Amino acid sequence: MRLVVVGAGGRMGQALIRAIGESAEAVLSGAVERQGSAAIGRDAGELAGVGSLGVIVSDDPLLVFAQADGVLDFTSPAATVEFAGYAAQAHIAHVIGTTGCSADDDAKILAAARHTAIVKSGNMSLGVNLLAALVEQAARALPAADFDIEVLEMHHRHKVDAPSGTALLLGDAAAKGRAVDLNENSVRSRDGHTGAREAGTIGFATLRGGSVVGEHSVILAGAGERIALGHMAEDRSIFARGAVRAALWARGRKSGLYSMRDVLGLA
Ligand SMILES: NC(=O)C1=CN([C@@H]2O[C@H](COP(=O)(O)OP(=O)(O)OC[C@H]3O[C@@H](n4cnc5c(N)ncnc54)[C@H](OP(=O)(O)O)[C@@H]3O)[C@@H](O)[C@H]2O)C=CC1
Ligand SMILES: O=C(O)C1=N[C@H](C(=O)O)C[C@H](O)C1
Repeated sequence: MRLVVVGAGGRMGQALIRAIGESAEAVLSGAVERQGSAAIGRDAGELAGVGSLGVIVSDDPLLVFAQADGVLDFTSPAATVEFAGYAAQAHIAHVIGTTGCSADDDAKILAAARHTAIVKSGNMSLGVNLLAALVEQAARALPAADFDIEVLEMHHRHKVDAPSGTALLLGDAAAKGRAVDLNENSVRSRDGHTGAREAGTIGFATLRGGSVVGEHSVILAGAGERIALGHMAEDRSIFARGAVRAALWARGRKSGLYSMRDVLGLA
């Protein structure tokens, strides 16, 4: 499968180029960065530290998408919405790892999914998606009146969105287990005289610092006991390998918006 990496010069872009190189079923056919980026014109393999691959980083996504079967996209919400339009036009699979998308961005991505297969997830690792299934099960089993759910996350100092996409994915899994809507039941931050905790809410706490790749815990706190479920990402290759797997799964699949749990059979 011929894959394009957009945001090729980024932390995940470089990890994706390496992961494609390690796959027996995928080949890097193109790499894209934004206009004016210092990466334009460089060899994508050199950029990712794996030696020359003969793929030159371009600022023309339409041209590059026309010669590919799929695109791996870990960029920014605005860029992802633009790439979703181009991937739909080219009828190629679009794997989206970008987090921090607004409801309006998500509506545009859903519209693009009428024309091609899109896999979008706040976390592409096997471990986190298994964790989400476990969180859903725990939230279903434990009464909301007795157990308070809190989602904690820590990431590196460069991360620009909060809570993380993974924290929201885990919150969503907890809400699904409780058969409630996350948006109507979440507390995204606390400060000052907040009053006592409201039963049934799902709380979020965000830490940022250093080089932490990604750490998440979901705590279900009852009277006299606590259950803690968690995941620690030690290397970005876990997300990159998941993204390549998602692209291979999406190839030739009917148009629609899919999740990583669909890809892994954990839905
Ligand atoms: N779902 C998952 O499993 C994971 C998701 N992520 C998410 O992926 C995203 C990227 O993370 P990370 O790699 O750390 O961030 P980086 O900032 O390192 O990389 C993003 C890259 O995208 C580039 N970019 C932005 N806009 C465009 C554009 N219009 N055209 C081409 N390239 C563009 C940036 O260029 P420039 O620097 O010039 O702006 C940059 O090189 C984040 O939303 C993050 O949360 C991260 C890890 C795992
Ligand atoms: O920005 C990151 O780095 C990560 N982003 C994703 C998120 O927002 O959850 C996934 C991973 O935790 C790393």
